[in-house]
Amino acid sequence: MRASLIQIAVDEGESVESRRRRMASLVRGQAGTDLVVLPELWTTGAFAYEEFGSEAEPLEGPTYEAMAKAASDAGVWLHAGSIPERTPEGPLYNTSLVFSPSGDLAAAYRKIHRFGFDKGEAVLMGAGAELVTVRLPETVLGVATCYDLRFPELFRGLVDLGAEVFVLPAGWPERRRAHWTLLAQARAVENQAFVLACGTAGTHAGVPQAGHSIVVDPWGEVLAEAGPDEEILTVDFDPTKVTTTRNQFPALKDRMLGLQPPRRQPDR
Ligand SMILES: NC(=O)CCC(=O)C(=O)O
Repeated sequence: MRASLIQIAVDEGESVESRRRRMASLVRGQAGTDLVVLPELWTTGAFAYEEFGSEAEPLEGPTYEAMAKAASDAGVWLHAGSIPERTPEGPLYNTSLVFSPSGDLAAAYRKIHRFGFDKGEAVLMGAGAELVTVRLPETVLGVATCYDLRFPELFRGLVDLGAEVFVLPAGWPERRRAHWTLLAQARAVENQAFVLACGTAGTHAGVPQAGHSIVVDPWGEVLAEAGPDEEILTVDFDPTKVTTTRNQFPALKDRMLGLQPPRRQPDR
């Protein structure tokens, strides 16, 4: 399989509309690739909290329309990163969209772990509650977003649903780049799965972005890594390596489920 991760720069100097047009054209340029992956909240920037409300769009809004068309023009599976989704019920969600090569929506995933502790995304957006996988002809994708990378139980849940390739759009800051690389490799090794993690470049809301989109194989080896600037990272990988790795080193079979807390010791 060939995958391309489009690490776009999200800078305040460019309007959302211009970046949307530019992204559609970059996706159209990926014809011949099987799977294209975009970053988290690339219309606004993941840290541009003040833009979330004004730039939020319904699920089938302008980004959906532009990306559905770009996917079908290029004939690729497109993980279109995420949008700030406005819902009729009220809350915003950080929602990822996955399109098939015919431009149909194959899946939508609302980010489960919101970043910011008691501010930012954590208070402005609602939390998703459903794990999402997408069946491709060659493999099964497991979908997660940025801060989710820090929560291994989510990825185990995706493995239990059959995921072999984790696709993770992100807007990860330069300040914690070491965690990004380490956690991407950890999720790959512990789950014996591929990790395709696509971040942003540039600086928005005063937060320099890490870039360094990365593809890791089920043995934890880095197959490709971008630099800090805008870049399209293209990689060829063999999804059957997941089954081979899981058969040759069957650590997932040794999972001990349902561990109990320690029994209380009697007071002496
Ligand atoms: N957009 C995010 O989820 C940022 C996550 C992050 O900065 C971190 O986990 O560190």
